[in-house]
Amino acid sequence: STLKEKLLSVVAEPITTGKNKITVVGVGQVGMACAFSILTNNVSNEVVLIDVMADKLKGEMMDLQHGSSFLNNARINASTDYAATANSSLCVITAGARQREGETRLDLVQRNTDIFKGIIPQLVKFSPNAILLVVSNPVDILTYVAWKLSGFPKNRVIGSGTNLDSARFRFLLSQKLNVAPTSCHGWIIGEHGDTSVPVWSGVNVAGVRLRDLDENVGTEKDSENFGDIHKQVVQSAYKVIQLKGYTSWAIGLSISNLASAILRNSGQVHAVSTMCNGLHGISEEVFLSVPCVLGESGVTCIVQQKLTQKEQDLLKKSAVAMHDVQTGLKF
Ligand SMILES: NC(=O)c1ccc[n+]([C@@H]2O[C@H](COP(=O)([O-])OP(=O)(O)OC[C@H]3O[C@@H](n4cnc5c(N)ncnc54)[C@H](O)[C@@H]3O)[C@@H](O)[C@H]2O)c1
Ligand SMILES: O=C1N[C@](c2ccsc2)(c2cccc(Nc3ccc(F)cc3)n2)CC(O)=C1Sc1ccccc1Cl
Repeated sequence: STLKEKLLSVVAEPITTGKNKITVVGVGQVGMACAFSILTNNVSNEVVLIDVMADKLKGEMMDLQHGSSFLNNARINASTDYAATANSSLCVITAGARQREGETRLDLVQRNTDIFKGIIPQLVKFSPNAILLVVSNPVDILTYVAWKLSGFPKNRVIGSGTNLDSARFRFLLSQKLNVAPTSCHGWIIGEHGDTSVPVWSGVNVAGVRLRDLDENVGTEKDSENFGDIHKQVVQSAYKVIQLKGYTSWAIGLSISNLASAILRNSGQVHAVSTMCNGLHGISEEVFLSVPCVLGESGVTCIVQQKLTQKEQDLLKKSAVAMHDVQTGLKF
């Protein structure tokens, strides 16, 4: 008999029906920040990494595995074969091509759509009941692409959307007010990135709305220029790229927070990208961020915010622009 048989008497065969298995597709800067945050926040004890770059994939897997004893003995695996993703509860998609010099957004979207054609059907094949969480950009359009390619109901296909935008907004507001970011409440909705929409009417600390203290907050007439905070959300994204070439930690931590809300069936509300046709005057089949109640079935409810006409117009403008891109895509 082997040493192991001498050491261990078998009582029952181990079964892997873990309900918190997470697959991360794409082991680039964002994917690895997601995996690391998920593991260090104890969101999952079973993480599978997928990529097309076999050496990078194996290296990242080994490097994480070597830290297992500091990660609550989590099981970390990796493969270029999607069979390894079987029975995942959540699949985080960070795979994608980077925008090339002079490349138009539509070219990039088509390239990433082609990449998704090789990913989404494979994830669906091995985890037909999973939740898909899309991070790859342009995230709202690619969440729509993932929804179309997967055939999943809309509650199980979620985009990280303006979750990172909102987190940056709360951090910047906390700096201005000298109040902890978790106590600064503010929701950025709509299209992720340059054209996101800050809902100033809802910005509050302990339920005290800034607009109730000064009706000009967030407008051009505001002498204290709180509106600059949203501008800085966009500017800081470009600044981080200029300084370090990519973003990773904040998006990784925000994805880990979303994964925790979903897998713990928490009912937490997050600004994430969901199917918005029929909401706020939107009649296109587009994914935009609104406050969503998250649980193990994905998006369970959408909070019906009261939006100004200007805020609704901005959402509609994004919806039309994204719909135009979506109709030009070859699936
Ligand atoms: N939604 C957000 O808030 C947000 C924030 C930051 C970055 N992003 C986006 O996240 C994406 C990833 O960013 P990054 O910095 O990690 O890029 P990266 O280039 O470092 O990593 C991308 C990874 O995808 C892999 N990949 C490419 N094709 C693949 C395929 N067919 N199957 C599996 N893996 C594949 C590549 O091998 C690479 O490892 C980008 O689209 C970026 O714009 C989104
Ligand atoms: O923090 C980022 N970094 C990225 C990035 C990461 C690696 S290379 C570029 C970024 C930064 C700045 C612009 C930008 N634009 C973009 C638009 C469409 C795409 F398909 C891809 C990228 N993207 C990707 C991204 O989405 C973010 S959040 C972000 C971006 C712009 C405005 C506000 C926010 Cl909160």
